[in-house]
Amino acid sequence: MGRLQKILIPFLGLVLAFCFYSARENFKPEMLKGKRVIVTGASTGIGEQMAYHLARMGAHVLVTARTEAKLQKVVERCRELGAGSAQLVSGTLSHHTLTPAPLLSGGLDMLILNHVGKSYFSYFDGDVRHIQKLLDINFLSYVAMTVSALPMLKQSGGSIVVVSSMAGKVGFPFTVPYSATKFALDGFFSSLRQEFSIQNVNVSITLCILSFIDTESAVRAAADVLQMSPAPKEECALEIIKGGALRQREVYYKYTLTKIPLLLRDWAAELLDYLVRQHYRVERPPAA
Ligand SMILES: NC(=O)C1=CN([C@@H]2O[C@H](COP(=O)(O)OP(=O)(O)OC[C@H]3O[C@@H](n4cnc5c(N)ncnc54)[C@H](OP(=O)(O)O)[C@@H]3O)[C@@H](O)[C@H]2O)C=CC1
Ligand SMILES: CC(C)CCC[C@@H](C)[C@H]1CC[C@H]2[C@@H]3C(=O)C=C4C[C@@H](O)CC[C@]4(C)[C@H]3CC[C@]12C
Repeated sequence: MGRLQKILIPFLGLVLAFCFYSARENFKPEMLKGKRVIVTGASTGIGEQMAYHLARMGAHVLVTARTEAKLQKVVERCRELGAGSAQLVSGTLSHHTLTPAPLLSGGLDMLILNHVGKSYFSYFDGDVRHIQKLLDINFLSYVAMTVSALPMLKQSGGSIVVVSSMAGKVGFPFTVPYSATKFALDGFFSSLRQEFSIQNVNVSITLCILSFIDTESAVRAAADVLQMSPAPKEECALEIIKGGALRQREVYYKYTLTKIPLLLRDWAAELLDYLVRQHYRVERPPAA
């Protein structure tokens, strides 16, 4: 091969890659206007902020969580912010859960699966029942809701947005039960996305890989131990909605604390493990 060709072929590749990425659609808030969206775990935290963004964009929102009083307030605020409509369904989510989409005038455009059950941020305590319970809330209910919403999402050419974590891609200390449930989501939804592609099912699946976010529950559990500042939940919520609307495969937030470390995961796993441990403030036993 001539020297010119050796330079030309990679150069053409770069130009094509640039064209492909820059031709991607940009996000516009109008994309959500009039869309029927369910947000689970929306009584507080990132879910609550997603409901407010969607309301400002003029979507029809249906929020779920266990605490009805908090959901009432979220619904009121959504109406003030300009939601097409705002409704709530309260109750605990498990493998029995059906998606309450018929409430949204018979259809559904986006299902945002975001809720998480309470866990602990500490060394694994050997409690197998807790893992079983957490899998039911954080994983099996996501599967059950997806299965029951699928006919409606196929009809609308809609989207499934799955809120996961860096702890669903990499093993971190103190998140053993939680991490197991988040890894399970990646396995299930990434396989399903492949099948949708083969079967020409026009339903997008967006998996969101989040770093430490400043929600009340996360800060309360981990701020004393983690040597890093949490990112703002409002911005995080908006990035998730944008990724879902643009039908992206994965969302990384914050980008520098997720995408970049993930580059190390397959090539220098031990280095990544070491760097992660440096962000933890833990009592170490004295050397023997
Ligand atoms: N905050 C962080 O640092 C990070 C968060 N994430 C992910 O982001 C998502 C949101 O996290 P965050 O906002 O911090 O969570 P929060 O703890 O603030 O909120 C959790 C929500 O889930 C609801 N919920 C809890 N248990 C149940 C249940 N059994 N059935 C139904 N709903 C339930 C809660 O309401 P109620 O108690 O009323 O039921 C609440 O609305 C999660 O998927 C989490 O894994 C990922 C990485 C980092
Ligand atoms: C490359 C690294 C520097 C990045 C490290 C990021 C680590 C430390 C981040 C990434 C995901 C984060 C956890 C998470 O997903 C959700 C929760 C639930 C909450 O109730 C308690 C806190 C907890 C466990 C977060 C703790 C901090 C984690 C492990």
